[in-house]
Amino acid sequence: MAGTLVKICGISTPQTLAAAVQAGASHVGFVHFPKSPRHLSLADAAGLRALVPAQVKAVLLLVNPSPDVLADAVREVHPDVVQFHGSETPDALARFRADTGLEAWRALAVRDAASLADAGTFRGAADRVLLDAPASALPGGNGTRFDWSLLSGWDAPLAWGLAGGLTPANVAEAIRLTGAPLVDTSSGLERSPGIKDVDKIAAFCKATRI
Ligand SMILES: O=C(O)c1ccccc1NCC(=O)[C@H](O)[C@H](O)COP(=O)(O)O
Repeated sequence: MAGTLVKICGISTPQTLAAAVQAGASHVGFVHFPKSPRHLSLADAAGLRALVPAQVKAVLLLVNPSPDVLADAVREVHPDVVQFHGSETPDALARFRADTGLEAWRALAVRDAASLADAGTFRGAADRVLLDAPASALPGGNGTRFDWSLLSGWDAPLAWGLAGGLTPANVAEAIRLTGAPLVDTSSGLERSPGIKDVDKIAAFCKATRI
């Protein structure tokens, strides 16, 4: 669909960041979660963030951060968006937005139709919900997809994005089937754990332009 926003998550090098920008990504994501193969220290995330041009939004991904980690992360990295990928509450997100003026996104694991009802609890608290496959080895970035047909007829209560197992080969179908206004991908564009492939980044962004 024309104008689909594209987030490339788990960027870890200047080269892959440049590839995402060149390919037209609207958002690039940096993961600060030590158990992830895509983990960046705050200093490394800040270094990459400094290379993000103004037309692209920098998303910092955190999982149930303590107040200290959250404050340090915002101060050091200066993200445009913080993506909360744990069990953070609507109240916590609303407080974060009020305190920082930054966008707050919340990942939601979609298991069944009932999972989608949770999205409504973030209306007015989050700027966007990211519908993702349920956690397995990691809270996200597992390369697995959920049943997209669950979104058929779904009346989204706030801005949203589709994540989980998206690749250059399936993203066009995903957009057609779900009408997602934003697609987010990570492991499907890697050539080895934690390292993205510049050709796959380009192919993914191209495939979203349907
Ligand atoms: O990517 C990670 O390593 C990660 C670790 C902990 C929490 C979330 C994580 N990623 C979240 C993302 O935004 C991913 O892009 C999203 O889950 C989709 O991942 P994938 O299925 O690999 O495309």
